[in-house]
Amino acid sequence: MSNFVMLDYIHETQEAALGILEKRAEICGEFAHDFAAGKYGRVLLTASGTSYNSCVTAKYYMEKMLRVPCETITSYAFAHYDKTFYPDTDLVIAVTQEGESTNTIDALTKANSLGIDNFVVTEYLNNTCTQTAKKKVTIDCGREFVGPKTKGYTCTVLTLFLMALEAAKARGYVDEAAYGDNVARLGSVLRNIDPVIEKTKTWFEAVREEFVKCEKCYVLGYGANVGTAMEGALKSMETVRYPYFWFETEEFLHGPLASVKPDVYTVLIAPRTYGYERANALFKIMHDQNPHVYSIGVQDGVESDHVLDGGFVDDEDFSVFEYAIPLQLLAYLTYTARGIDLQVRNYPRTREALPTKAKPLQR
Ligand SMILES: O=P(O)(O)OC[C@H]1O[C@](O)(CO)[C@@H](O)[C@@H]1O
Repeated sequence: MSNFVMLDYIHETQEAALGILEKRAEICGEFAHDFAAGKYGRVLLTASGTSYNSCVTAKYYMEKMLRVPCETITSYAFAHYDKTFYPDTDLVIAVTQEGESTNTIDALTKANSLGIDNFVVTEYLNNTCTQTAKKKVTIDCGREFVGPKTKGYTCTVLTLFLMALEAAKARGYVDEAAYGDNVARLGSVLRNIDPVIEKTKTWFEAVREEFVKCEKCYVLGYGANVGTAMEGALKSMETVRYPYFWFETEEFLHGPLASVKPDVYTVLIAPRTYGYERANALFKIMHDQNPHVYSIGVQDGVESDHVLDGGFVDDEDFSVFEYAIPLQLLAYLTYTARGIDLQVRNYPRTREALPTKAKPLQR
């Protein structure tokens, strides 16, 4: 397993995610019980890197289920920025796959010092964050021994969604029927991950030659898929090692659009849900004028190799679980096509000059 590459973990995602869905009551029980006690008026989601992007993706569904504001804040800002806290009614959820990110440890330490209730959402290991946090929820997907996390991202987002769903059930915000409907819809979307993987691989063959030349890219999405765009851009920055950046699609129209020179690639995340009509209009108008515009998701009225029809379920709440997959694969397939060796680090001395982990990766 330690020889696994990013692609192997992408392939493990569906099974791991369905396992988490199955065990949701056990995994999220303590959190649901505590939340149902009714004390919390705000949730603060704090994390770094991919774990932070998971929080951005999960926050809207969490707000819908928990009926309180769920704010995202990077671990460093939480630990050091002078924000207003409400220790009696705030709940901190720190998210960290490996549990050794120094800023997340600092954030939990600060939550403790302020007397704010906190949970850490992390993998199995007894890591520094589990030792610091008051309580823990496990990301029950096994380990991931590569830098660019994929399975862990999807399973972290899923764990956050299920914490919220289980808490909503315990609090009486969703009845049995609504709960069952959410679980069934989630199951349909998660069972579509493997088919999406295969469709994306086939699609990539058509765009491979173009993508290996990509050196600047914007990834755009709406709503919860802004988190997907952030994570998709991060995956390619970590692996392809060129600037990939993300925008909410509407914010992209407020200035960044002007910077789309002929060599800039644009990837739209376009589920047939929230924002679809605007994404469709934007794709059509840009595709006519720029050679490097792509869509993850069908585009009405357009027949083009640049459109990935992934056979998506397009569930209004759960599309984030399908649309992250093509972006993860795009990163993997592009960096391997370019022959990039991830073992050769850029700026290796920064690790020592600015440590970000309390302990090296435990195996
Ligand atoms: O989720 P964790 O373990 O806190 O890690 C945060 C980030 O740090 C890294 O391990 C490296 O910077 C990323 O892969 C990860 O997204």
